[in-house]
Amino acid sequence: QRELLSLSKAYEDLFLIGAAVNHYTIDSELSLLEKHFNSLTAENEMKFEHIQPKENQFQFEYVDKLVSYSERYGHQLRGHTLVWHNQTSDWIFKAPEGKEMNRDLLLERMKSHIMTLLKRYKGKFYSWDVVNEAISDQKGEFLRSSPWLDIIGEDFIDYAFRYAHEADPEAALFYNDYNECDPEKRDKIYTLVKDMLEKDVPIHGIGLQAHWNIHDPSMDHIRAAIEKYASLGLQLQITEMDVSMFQFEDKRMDLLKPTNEMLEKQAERYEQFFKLFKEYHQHITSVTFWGVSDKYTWLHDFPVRGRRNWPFLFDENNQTKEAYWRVIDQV
Ligand SMILES: Oc1ccccc1CN[C@@H]1C=C[C@@H](O)[C@H](O)[C@H]1O
Repeated sequence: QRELLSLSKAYEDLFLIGAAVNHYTIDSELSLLEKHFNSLTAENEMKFEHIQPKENQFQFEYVDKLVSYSERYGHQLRGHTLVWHNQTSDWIFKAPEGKEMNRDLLLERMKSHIMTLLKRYKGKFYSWDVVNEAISDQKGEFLRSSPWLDIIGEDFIDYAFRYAHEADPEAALFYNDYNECDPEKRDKIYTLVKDMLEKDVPIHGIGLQAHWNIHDPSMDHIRAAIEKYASLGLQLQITEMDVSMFQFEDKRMDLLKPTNEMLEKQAERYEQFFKLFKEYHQHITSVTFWGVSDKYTWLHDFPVRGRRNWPFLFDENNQTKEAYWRVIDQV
């Protein structure tokens, strides 16, 4: 039985190793979190609907808990996420009684949310996913339609970054998205960020969610995306990594545990991913998993509700999987 090495220690000269947590898993997974990770992200509890469920009613309890744990156990913190079309309170897009919703009112509400959250935790979050998933997956469509876009206009993105920078000038501000290695979407993300840089919008990095699987995306597409984003001279962070045992279109529900060939394939893919991250470590400043162990992952309900998945380096009993050893052996 080989000695269990710390992931974050093994990679400490390359980039931070992060995990997504919630107020429960930060306790239940504490031993793994303390040993293997030096960055934390709130999986859901810092999204708009959790922070400001009603206008001017803020909920900070779980953020305060995350901050106190991070200070006690030595984790840096990523903030996720300020402006997104999902998990956002409905009230923000509704006009007050008898009035029309308009651009200025929504900008004011966006500013209040960002200022309140970032000023309260000023200096405690090394990076923020300021805008999440604004680029469209549809051929020929640049920005995805959302109330943010429809009510404010295309510059809602610029405003979000400017408000965040004003609130916490120290934080590295990220644009975050998924399917980020698909050539068409990659080129749109690149164009969006390049245009922002040309307008002197304070953006410091691109977040690659990296919701990948054991079949795709190809290493060529991943390398090409890292190269293209890195050419903008910004930080890159892998922000939500998990490696699903199923391709997105595969809705099979018959498996109660992964097959041996799935586990071997997953180990191979993780080895290739971390070999590539290491090659580009001058550009990559953190790699965060969207969870800790196979016990809990959003993939148990997405895209197929109630279908188990096994995407991480640690299994449902917090034991190391072959993938863990192949990642550790990269350094
Ligand atoms: O992979 C996807 C496919 C379709 C929509 C969204 C996504 C990813 N969307 C992510 C996943 C889980 C959430 O907890 C994160 O906040 C979100 O950024």
